[in-house]
Amino acid sequence: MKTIALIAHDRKKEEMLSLVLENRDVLSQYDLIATATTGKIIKENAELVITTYLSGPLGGDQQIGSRVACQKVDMVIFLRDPLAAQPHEPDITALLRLCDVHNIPVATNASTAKLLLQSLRAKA
Ligand SMILES: O=C(CO)COP(=O)(O)O
Repeated sequence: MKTIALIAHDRKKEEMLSLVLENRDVLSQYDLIATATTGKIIKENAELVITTYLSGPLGGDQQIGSRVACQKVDMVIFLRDPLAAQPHEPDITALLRLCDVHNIPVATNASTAKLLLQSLRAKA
């Protein structure tokens, strides 16, 4: 089963939840992984099975990055907050860099995420 990583900064969590609810049917066909808080919100509100890692600021982005480096992640949806400084910015940059190194589709905003999810729907 292919794996999709879901990550959202605090001011993007509502947007992530809407995206997940709108695409619940597609997402339920994948192994889902997430950083801690994003995953908790999705589990509680969308009732999807999701493996959670540490919270982003505590190393969760790096944990997911290591999964990307091991070719264990097939898509990353990372709704970043471009208007707020993050204490763990280097970890965020590293995760996105690894997606590029390994040519993994990565969406950093909801519009791109919708296009990627549409492409999965078309394949199914
Ligand atoms: O900070 C994050 C990504 O950089 C997300 O972490 P949480 O899902 O735990 O809020």
